[in-house]
Amino acid sequence: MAVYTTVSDDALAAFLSEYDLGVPRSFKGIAEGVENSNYYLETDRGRYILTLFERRADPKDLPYFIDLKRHLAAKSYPCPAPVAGKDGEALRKLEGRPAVIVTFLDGLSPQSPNARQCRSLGAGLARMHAALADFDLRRPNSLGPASWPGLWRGRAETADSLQEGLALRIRDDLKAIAAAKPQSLQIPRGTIHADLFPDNAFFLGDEFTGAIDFYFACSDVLAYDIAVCLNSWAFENGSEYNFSKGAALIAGYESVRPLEQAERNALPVLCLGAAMRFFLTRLVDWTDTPADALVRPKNPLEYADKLAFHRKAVSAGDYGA
Ligand SMILES: Nc1ncnc2c1ncn2[C@@H]1O[C@H](COP(=O)(O)OP(=O)(O)OP(=O)(O)O)[C@@H](O)[C@H]1O
Ligand SMILES: N[C@@H](CCO)C(=O)O
Repeated sequence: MAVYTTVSDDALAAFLSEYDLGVPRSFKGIAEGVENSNYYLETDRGRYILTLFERRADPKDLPYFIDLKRHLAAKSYPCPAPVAGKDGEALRKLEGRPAVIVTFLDGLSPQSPNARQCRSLGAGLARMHAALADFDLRRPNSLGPASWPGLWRGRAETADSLQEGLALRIRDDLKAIAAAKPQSLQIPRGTIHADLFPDNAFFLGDEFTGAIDFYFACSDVLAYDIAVCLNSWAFENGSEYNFSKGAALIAGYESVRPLEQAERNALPVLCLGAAMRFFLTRLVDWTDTPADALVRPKNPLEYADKLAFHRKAVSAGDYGA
């Protein structure tokens, strides 16, 4: 995560007095990520992450994210566990923002994942879907297709300034996705992570050891999570699809839950949609990020290039399924 909100010494001391976490030893802003403000907190009792929720997080969704992580943790799925204060509440306010403390997860995020890691990640994703199968809270995907025209409005000029002719291609993609009606697909649905990028997954060697950052989790088609992962794990140098990595990721997923034929058929449009979601949020961040925030905006063109790959894909075979 980035740091948009600075936490003063007094505010931190007052906040920590609500918990039973011992004496603070270290408190540092984390520059990685782009969505929320995140701090590393170490006390004499353990290591934690303190998150302050920023612009894209709707406060009314926060109990959903906390319950979801508790549900996963109760099933021994490796993910950060929310830490309750002395009053039993995990969610409170800091510097005027909703804030939570979660446990620190050990492991390394791969900079350039290999095919073995892709396979292990695919299996870890399917296990997550299985562990969430009886999670009964629902949250619509706030960054699904219905949100994209709003994100795109007024951005055509910025898109063209990044790459000549890009605005026209994006308009055509939005029309093609709308015509395919991905929201109405009759394929398995459930609770999905929706943002399981390499920087949100931890490994020990080639073995997936856990996932973080559930703040886009929602109710949607399960295969959309595979599409998000193919986009973020199986490309190299931005736009080159690595077939072996994609095939390994899908095979890993299917080692836990085999895909239905209808899910395979839907992969190209789901991959196009997932690339559109990340292109659009990155395009918005490219121009709207506050100049004084400790954050490195991510490059929207990486996803414009991935859109070009998905436009040409005709079947799941193009992804290695
Ligand atoms: N529970 C945790 N345990 C260990 N490290 C963590 C944890 N939560 C966050 N981090 C560290 O903070 C970084 C940023 O966190 P995170 O990915 O949640 O931020 P974000 O702003 O939501 O990012 P994104 O751009 O992926 O949406 C991670 O890459 C990781 O290094
Ligand atoms: N994982 C996203 C950020 C969260 O929306 C990206 O890389 O664009």
